Amino acid sequence: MPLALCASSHSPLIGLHDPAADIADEVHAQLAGARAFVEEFDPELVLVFAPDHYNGFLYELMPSFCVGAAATSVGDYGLPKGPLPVDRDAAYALARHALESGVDVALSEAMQVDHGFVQPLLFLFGSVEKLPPLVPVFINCVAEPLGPASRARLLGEAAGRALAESGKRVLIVGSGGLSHDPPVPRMESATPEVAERITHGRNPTAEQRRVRESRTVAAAGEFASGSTDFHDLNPEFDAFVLDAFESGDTTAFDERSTDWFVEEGGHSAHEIRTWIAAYGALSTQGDYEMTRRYYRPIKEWFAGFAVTTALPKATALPKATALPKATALPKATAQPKELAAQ
Ligand SMILES: O=C(O)CCC(=O)/C=C/C=C(\O)C(=O)O
Ligand SMILES: [Fe+2]
Repeated sequence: MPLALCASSHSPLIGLHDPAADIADEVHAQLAGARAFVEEFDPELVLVFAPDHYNGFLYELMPSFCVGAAATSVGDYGLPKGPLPVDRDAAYALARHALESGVDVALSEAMQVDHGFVQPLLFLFGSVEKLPPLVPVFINCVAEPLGPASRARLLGEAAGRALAESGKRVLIVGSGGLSHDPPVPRMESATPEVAERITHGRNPTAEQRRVRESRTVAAAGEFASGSTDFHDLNPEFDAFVLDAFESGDTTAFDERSTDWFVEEGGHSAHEIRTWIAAYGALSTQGDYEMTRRYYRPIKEWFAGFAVTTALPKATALPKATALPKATALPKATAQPKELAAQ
């Protein structure tokens, strides 16, 4: 079965709180390169592993993993709002296979997703209208307690095996990471108001969303100006993570505790679980080759920002080189606000 992978960081601050233009251009050129890779592969199905940030999954009922048989973007941080094109049969097949493999995924017929899913898809496909059929798979990366990271690998491997049966060209997307610690609330330290929001606060008003999002932008400003109230980015840790994926060692995190991720990379480093699942899925088809590896710590985006692509070794193309800046994509905030009817 033809498979290809793109794993990338996301940041809701892209386009809202940018670093110097040459740095932002460099990242957009890398994302444009990943998009060219995807265009050449021409996927018939896209498997997306992504987290949520208390928009679609709240403490009212928090699964470790959830497969979406239907999904809607909540439209946070200026991204498009509305239904996404989900391949329902493929989603059920994946859920069945995962459950039979002993991975207890939840299933949703009405999954709400946020920038964690939508932003990388827009970078890779340009607009919601151009998205191929998707299978969105949520991985809890923020709401403690979290299970061991090895479970994300097992989930990814089950998904990879399930999609092997589809016979389609499948793009695997991992969205998140690497070291970063933006102000995503934690139940342990939440005020009663925040605890209520992360338990029952689905579908905030436009004004509530604006207040939340402007707080994130303000916090990024403080972090970039040198505030030490946040866990710093950790390029050495991020290099270790990227080396593991590049070497094909998808089990590298099996013995690492959840505390290790936080100590090394901050709370949102748990988003690396989406990469573990994505590379785990790819690894089911044999050895792979990382064909693109880009990394830069960017405080304005609260992110150790990375973009990678990979192919099974049998189909690997020559390594990608950086594309000229002129090929950079429009920024995420330039996307239309409402989606066309699906
Ligand atoms: O409620 C909010 O908006 C909290 C802030 C938030 O969700 C930040 C998210 C940041 C990322 O997704 C990231 O850097 O990975
Ligand atoms: Fe995130």
